[in-house]
Amino acid sequence: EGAWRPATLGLGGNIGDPVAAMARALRRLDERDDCRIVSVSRLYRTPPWGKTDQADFYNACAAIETRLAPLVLLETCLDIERDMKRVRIERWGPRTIDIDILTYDGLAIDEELLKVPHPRMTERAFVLMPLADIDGDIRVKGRTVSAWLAESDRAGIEVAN
Ligand SMILES: Nc1nc2nc(S)n(CCO)c2c(=O)[nH]1
Repeated sequence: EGAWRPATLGLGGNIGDPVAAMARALRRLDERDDCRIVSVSRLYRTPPWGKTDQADFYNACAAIETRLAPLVLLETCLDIERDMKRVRIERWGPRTIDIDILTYDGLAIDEELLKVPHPRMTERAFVLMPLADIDGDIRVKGRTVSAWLAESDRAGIEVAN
């Protein structure tokens, strides 16, 4: 019966029906008694980052509250990805659903399996745009999400819903 702690998640996918997959993933989290969705960003269509020879992604962010410890939240998200037939073929390759833990209760976590804040979130407009919908004042590495967004490359990112 741990305390409720705030976290933010990044969701994305670019094969199958990523929008339906994201909605199902959020519902799977919300129906648990140890997680609840506080808010969800707008949906964005975003050019692929990293490996660019693949389909555009859909991305969103969610603010949650959870009683799960960070590594347990990670395992829970991975279980949901697996249940949704997330096939992890190649690193940064196409995927039906990706759930990344972006922040967790303002903590800095540097575990083998989990690094929080997400190490690449400050370079990724596909994370910063939806996260700013939720709360642009979240501080990551000493700067607000809004400040990181202002200097990120937002080319090609558009609201999809
Ligand atoms: N636009 C975009 N590019 C991406 N490259 C990778 S890897 N990913 C997966 C992020 O964990 C994405 C993504 O979600 N959106």
